[in-house]
Amino acid sequence: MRLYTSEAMRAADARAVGLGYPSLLLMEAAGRAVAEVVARAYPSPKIVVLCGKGNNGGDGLVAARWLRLWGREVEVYAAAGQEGDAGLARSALEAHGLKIQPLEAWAPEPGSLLVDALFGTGLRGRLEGFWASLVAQIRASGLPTVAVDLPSGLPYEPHLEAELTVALAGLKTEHLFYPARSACGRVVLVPIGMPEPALVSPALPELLTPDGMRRLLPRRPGNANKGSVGRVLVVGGQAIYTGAPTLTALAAARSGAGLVTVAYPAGSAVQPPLEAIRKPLQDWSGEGLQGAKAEAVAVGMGTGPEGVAAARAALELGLPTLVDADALQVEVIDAYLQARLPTVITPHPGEAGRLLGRSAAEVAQQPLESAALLARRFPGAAVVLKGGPTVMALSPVPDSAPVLAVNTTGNAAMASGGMGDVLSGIIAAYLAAGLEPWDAARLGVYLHGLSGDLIGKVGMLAHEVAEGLPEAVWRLSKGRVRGFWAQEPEADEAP
Ligand SMILES: NC(=O)C1=CN([C@@H]2O[C@H](COP(=O)(O)OP(=O)(O)OC[C@H]3O[C@@H](n4cnc5c(N)ncnc54)[C@H](OP(=O)(O)O)[C@@H]3O)[C@@H](O)[C@H]2O)[C@@H](O)CC1
Ligand SMILES: Nc1ncnc2c1ncn2[C@@H]1O[C@H](COP(=O)(O)OP(=O)(O)O)[C@@H](O)[C@H]1O
Ligand SMILES: [K+]
Repeated sequence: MRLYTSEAMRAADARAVGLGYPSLLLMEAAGRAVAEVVARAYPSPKIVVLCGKGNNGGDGLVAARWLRLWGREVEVYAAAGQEGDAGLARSALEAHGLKIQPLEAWAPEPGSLLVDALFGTGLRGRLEGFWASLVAQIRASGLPTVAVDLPSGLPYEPHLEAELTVALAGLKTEHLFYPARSACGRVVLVPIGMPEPALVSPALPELLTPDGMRRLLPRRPGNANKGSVGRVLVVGGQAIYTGAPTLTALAAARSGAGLVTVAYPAGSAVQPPLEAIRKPLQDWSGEGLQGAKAEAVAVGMGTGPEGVAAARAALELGLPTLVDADALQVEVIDAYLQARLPTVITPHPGEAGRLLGRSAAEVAQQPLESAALLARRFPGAAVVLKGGPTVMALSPVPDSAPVLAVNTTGNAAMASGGMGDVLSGIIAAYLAAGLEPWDAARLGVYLHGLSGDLIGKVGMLAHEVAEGLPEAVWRLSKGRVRGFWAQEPEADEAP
């Protein structure tokens, strides 16, 4: 599944038409799907559909027709001047005897449900004048609003705030990234019959889906032993950051690593999990790490200023490595790539900013662009730019266009210390199990967020997310995970 910008979705629309798929069929499917979602989610109130002049308005006119046919009380207010498909949708509705009133005549009616079909992907620039005051009036009414495709006005200010957004054909950046995502409320994605070749474009970011991630889960044969399923070496810790490597080790073990070893400065108070092998080191020279039983390394958690020394020591092992936190320095990553080691880097916006010479705020505002920049700067490394949502990027060879992926799990309750250390352990475990860096990174990020979603409460702790990993993996493997865009199943399926 791909993530679209408005332009990319318009291009998909054009490709569908180019393939011979009539655009009116798309509008009919879109409008009917909106009507079905509305009818299910709001079984009783009067429905007021507000329609713009373009195809978003056309979808609203189709939805109004079906809701009316299903016996719902419907009022429609529309801008004048629909043409093309939207014009046909208007006359089809009028043929059923429904009188369409001018938008200017709309006034809030308590108890009604609003369907926002004013603007979708065709909006160019911010709303002003009449449209801005209409948006203000709708928002002030406090009436529950269902947005068709996008809350009108996004991605600019002002815009409507929806309780529910019915995304058509594909998810758009506004449905995933903040602050726009907050205006969408619950998002339900509906297919509208768009031909697959029109939808797929390799340049668009991949969205991590339950089906796609399930296929990446390593299979564990019945005769597995602790030496055959991937062993992880965690290299980190320092006087005051004693918890970080412990959380990484715990998460690696909870992700199925057969054996976890924690190497940390002797004399520091690092307390590896009971099940881990301890490797207290006198210094970061590298000799102490030799002989560690591992197929992958996670380095940098809680090392403080010793991050570079720790990473250089770990480099000597020649193993697939996850580089995190204090080890995330340009010279370290370059050294790993020069050594041609499979490498995953997991910066948060602050660390990414340091690597790119930008501020953390700039990185956080442009996560897709920033992840792509990191991938170009460090070709061959799988880049995990952490955030809500996390974005991943990889330029397989120098100067190649990065492939991008966006996570669809995780929540704001995960904004708490140590969560990143847990992620490192998960990804390292999948590296050790033999996954390529790009697969280990995507699967690890997805499961980390899924475990956080299964807890789902503010106040959750990083170690609880690690403890929840076996359940997350089990649910994923059994097909018991649904994307956030899936409609809730209901006993009464009929509209
Ligand atoms: N993608 C798909 O596969 C399918 C997409 N479908 C649907 O089509 C939607 C996209 O439809 P769209 O392209 O007609 O654009 P839309 O959002 O209705 O807005 C256009 C109108 O806005 C106006 N306008 C623009 N900017 C403005 C401003 N700043 N301030 C004021 N006005 C402004 C512009 O005016 P104009 O510039 O033309 O004078 C025009 O009247 C999409 O979201 C989905 O719902 C489905 O039907 C089927 C398949
Ligand atoms: N609002 C959020 N939505 C989704 N995930 C989040 C959110 N806030 C934090 N996370 C996740 O929690 C982790 C935090 O990592 P990081 O900042 O490195 O934490 P720490 O340094 O404390 O270990 C990342 O994986 C990030 O994606
Ligand atoms: K809309």
